[in-house]
Amino acid sequence: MIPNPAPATQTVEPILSVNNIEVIYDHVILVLKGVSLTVPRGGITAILGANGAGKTTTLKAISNLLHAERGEVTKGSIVFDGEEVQALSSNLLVRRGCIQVMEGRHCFGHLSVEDNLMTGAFTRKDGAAAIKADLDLVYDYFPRLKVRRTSQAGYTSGGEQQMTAIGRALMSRPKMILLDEPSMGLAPQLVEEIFEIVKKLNDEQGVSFLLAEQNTNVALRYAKYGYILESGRVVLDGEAAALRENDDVKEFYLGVGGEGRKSFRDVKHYKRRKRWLS
Ligand SMILES: Nc1ncnc2c1ncn2[C@@H]1O[C@H](COP(=O)(O)OP(=O)(O)OP(=O)(O)O)[C@@H](O)[C@H]1O
Repeated sequence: MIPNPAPATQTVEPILSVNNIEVIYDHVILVLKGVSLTVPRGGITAILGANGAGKTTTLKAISNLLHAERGEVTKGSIVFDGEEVQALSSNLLVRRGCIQVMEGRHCFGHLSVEDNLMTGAFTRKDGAAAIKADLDLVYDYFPRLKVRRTSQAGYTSGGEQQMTAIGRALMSRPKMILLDEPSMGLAPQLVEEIFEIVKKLNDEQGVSFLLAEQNTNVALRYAKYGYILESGRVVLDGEAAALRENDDVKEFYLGVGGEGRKSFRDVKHYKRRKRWLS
């Protein structure tokens, strides 16, 4: 089974700390300008921010997936489970227990749902019985996937593909999942369904999550702590409950408050005139 450490509320020992990292693409484009964050063991932490703020870049820096895009971490350090991991390949990082679910799911469309899930176990050496037990566990959490297990993944719905991508990550027995925009393109009810499963996995299996989301509302209801990124910098961080009540967060990211500027469109309009936290 997937490791099951103590619940989040009982420990705050970080499973992940990102310390003042800088990321540069193509040797010249400075995208992350000193980002620091921590994820407590057994916690759910959110990275929030608008399009292009640097959320995906942060996740890819952690999971060492930047090289494929001519990006590199040029400063700072990343410590996962007590070990500096910048020099580890993403493959080795998966073996250490940290895996990323990429934005857009990236299922193998021509493979069945079950074969997709099985590809998540490719780093494992603990035998077929243990892998089968975890496959059953994934089906317990995602009953829809059991029903659809022989379907070609490319013909399943967006929500089912997101579930397949998370299930595939679970098959590597992770201690931590980096989840990039799980809500993207999904109907609100499905978004809730997926976040409920994330919460259950966190509560029952002790999997820690770092999730990048533009959907601030849903992310701050499920995460315990949040970091708000703008232009490659953390501009605000705090307990999720406090962020939900923060006037600037309400105004810019939740689309409420601020002298009658109620719609997201109005907030965006207003944002052009007022510099965020200047
Ligand atoms: N391979 C790349 N080469 C050059 N610039 C890049 C590359 N990938 C991302 N960027 C730039 O880095 C910045 C941060 O992008 P990133 O994808 O991390 O943001 P994001 O917050 O995840 O946004 P989104 O929600 O749209 O995915 C953007 O300005 C983007 O144009």
